[in-house]
Amino acid sequence: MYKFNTVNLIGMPGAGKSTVGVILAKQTGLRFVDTDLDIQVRENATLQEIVDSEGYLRLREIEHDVLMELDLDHALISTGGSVVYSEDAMARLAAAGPIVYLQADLATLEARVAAAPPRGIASDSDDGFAGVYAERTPLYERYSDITINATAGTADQVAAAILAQLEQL
Ligand SMILES: Nc1ncnc2c1ncn2[C@@H]1O[C@H](COP(=O)(O)OP(=O)(O)O)[C@@H](O)[C@H]1O
Ligand SMILES: O=C(O)C1=C[C@@H](OP(=O)(O)O)[C@@H](O)[C@H](O)C1
Ligand SMILES: [Mg+2]
Repeated sequence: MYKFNTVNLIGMPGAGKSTVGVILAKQTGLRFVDTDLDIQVRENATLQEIVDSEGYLRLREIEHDVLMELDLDHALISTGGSVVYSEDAMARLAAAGPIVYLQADLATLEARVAAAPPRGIASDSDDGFAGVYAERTPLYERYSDITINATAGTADQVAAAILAQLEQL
């Protein structure tokens, strides 16, 4: 049995929350939950389709609702990057277990997101992805119990660094 019943990953799109989350779930025995996938199943639409048809603010509302109802027991939670806009959702996650911030530099995040299939970003910053990064960085910092460098290293190495830091808590 792993020392935490719930572990939460937060950070910008492209930080590796989903990729690293699966690795961590395998290594801890926790149940893997990707809230983006729960949103898609619940809405019977992809995130991109939700943003295109209903707008990014609606996606944030749906994300909030999913987070407030989510079974957090025995779970490794990979959140979507916009979860930090919901104070209630963050309070609920924080009460369940440590919040791990996967921090990466802007250039790395942009390159990863550009290389992956399109995902709707739940923001409308005039300054594009850099504006979203600037707007959210203080939120990720505010809510995190530990911060992990997710720029350098493979996903396996990032997962190992997270486990090592969690042992220190
Ligand atoms: N440590 C890493 N090194 C290199 N590429 C990575 C790393 N972590 C994730 N990626 C890649 O970056 C992209 C975004 O990863 P993903 O796990 O979807 O991030 P998030 O869920 O935080 O948006 C994917 O193509 C993934 O393979
Ligand atoms: O940060 C965002 O605004 C979003 C990030 C996505 O998840 P990832 O952070 O897993 O890419 C997904 O929730 C949605 O497309 C909105
Ligand atoms: Mg993800």
